[in-house]
Amino acid sequence: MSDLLNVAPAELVFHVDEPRISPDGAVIELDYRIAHVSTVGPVAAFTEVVTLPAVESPVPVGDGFRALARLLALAAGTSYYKALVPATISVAGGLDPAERHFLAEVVKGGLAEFAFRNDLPDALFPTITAPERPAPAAAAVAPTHARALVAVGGGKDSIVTLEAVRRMADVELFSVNSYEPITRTAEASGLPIAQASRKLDPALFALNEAGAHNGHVPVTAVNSLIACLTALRGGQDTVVFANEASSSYGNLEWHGVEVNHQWSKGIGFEGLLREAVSPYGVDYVSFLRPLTELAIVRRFAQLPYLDVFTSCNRAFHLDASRRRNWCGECPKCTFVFLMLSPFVPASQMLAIFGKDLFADGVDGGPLRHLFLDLLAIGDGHKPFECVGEPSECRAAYTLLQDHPDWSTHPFVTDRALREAVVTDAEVEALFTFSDQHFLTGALEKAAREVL
Ligand SMILES: CC(=O)N[C@H]1[C@@H](OP(=O)(O)OP(=O)(O)OC[C@H]2O[C@@H](n3ccc(=O)[nH]c3=O)[C@H](O)[C@@H]2O)O[C@H](CO)[C@@H](O)[C@@H]1O[C@H](C)C(=O)N[C@@H](C)C(=O)N[C@@H](CCC(=O)O)C(=O)O
Ligand SMILES: Nc1ncnc2c1ncn2[C@@H]1O[C@H](COP(=O)(O)OP(=O)(O)OP(=O)(O)O)[C@@H](O)[C@H]1O
Repeated sequence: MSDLLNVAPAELVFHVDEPRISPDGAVIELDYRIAHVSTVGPVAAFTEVVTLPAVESPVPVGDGFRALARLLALAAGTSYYKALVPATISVAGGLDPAERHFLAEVVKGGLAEFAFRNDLPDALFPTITAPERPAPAAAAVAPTHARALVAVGGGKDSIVTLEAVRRMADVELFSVNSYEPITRTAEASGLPIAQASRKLDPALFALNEAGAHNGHVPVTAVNSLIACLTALRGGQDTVVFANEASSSYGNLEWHGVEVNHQWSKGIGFEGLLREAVSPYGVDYVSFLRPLTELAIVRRFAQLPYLDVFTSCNRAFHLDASRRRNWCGECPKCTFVFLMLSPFVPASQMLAIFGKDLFADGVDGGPLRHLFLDLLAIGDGHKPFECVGEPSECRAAYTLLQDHPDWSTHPFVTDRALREAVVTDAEVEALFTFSDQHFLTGALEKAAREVL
């Protein structure tokens, strides 16, 4: 295995094979091979297995389902491609123009953080070889939005979304794999949940152990496509995600590429996927797109899920023994503590997090550097996590200045952080509805009501 790691990327080809779909569409096997350019046999082979939730009367597998499975194969392939970053990606089954564009963008945008951290700029621009496939015809039927599949991640964003969308549509929740915060959310909502499963090939973990390249992948792209396949099979025409405005903004620029940890949550990816799946009658949309994190958390604080949710990503490791509810030390915990504090009583904040994270944010405290990066003080950059913009963090910090529970806290009165305090008008500007979104009709009306 470790010999493989010494082969130059230019001598390797990453093959994406045609997905194998069970006759009823319930199981999709995604096959990948890495081969030497000059030999026929693979030097490594992987199969990822996706099992869709059971449905009483599944829609028979057709061209649309097969096309979405091909898109899924392209997005999920990033997990295996990243291990050895072959210079060529080959899709023998062919690509239509939209699929070719999708693949190039998913590699460039979805692996930008990985490439930056591993200093592998060439990994973002592989040569793509694939015969041309004809483009599909556009869908004849407009989506009704009457039956929506709403993705749940166990955090605040999907909770705000499911509570709003259930008022205007027949909602079924959806998750990829099962995690405690997701199950708790579904139980608290009383809504049914459809759970798919995704099993990565263990050969990838062996490669990781041997020292292969590793890093972030566009996991929301993968989850979104599994949701679209689930909707198509279940006869739902609307897939709702909960990606907010700030996820479209990157962490930094590098080699002419914007590096964004949340790339597949951004509006660019949303547009790309909408275009790719709409010909098959699926409307994929992000409900929180026009809203800031600040507006979302203000709404979230009014909902009865404070003892249910978890936003800390350490609750979502594949290996269950590594999971923790709120770790209290990562950028996401730091960010959520800052954003929620203006809207939730201090005693409840301490009960949720098990400690006062602002106490760790004072000068010399273990979270000081994270707070500084979030507030854009100093020369750091936005952390590589699902966190909001400095303007949102500064507005939350400003709201604490007059907050009865926090105004005398040393973190809030810290003179070195004064530059983070903004004007009332700047805070107010974050409670407006942006025009950057793909929502229409009743979905747009429901999103406006979140404010
Ligand atoms: C839970 C977590 O944060 N994982 C990130 C972490 O991975 P780690 O190795 O610590 O643990 P596992 O997630 O269990 O993964 C084990 C290895 O498996 C490979 N892998 C996993 C999932 C996958 O889809 N593809 C894979 O190849 C990989 O080799 C893992 O090492 O660090 C990784 C970076 O080194 C991250 O890529 C892991 O992130 C997961 C893919 C993940 O699910 N993360 C979400 C919680 C997450 O970050 N969501 C974003 C959404 C952004 C987006 O563009 O989609 C967010 O909240 O901002
Ligand atoms: N395992 C999963 N299965 C399906 N969808 C998921 C899963 N994890 C996250 N998502 C979805 O991906 C999107 C981005 O996830 P994200 O973690 O930002 O949202 P969240 O968990 O609702 O909120 P928070 O920001 O508090 O973590 C959301 O729409 C969420 O529902």
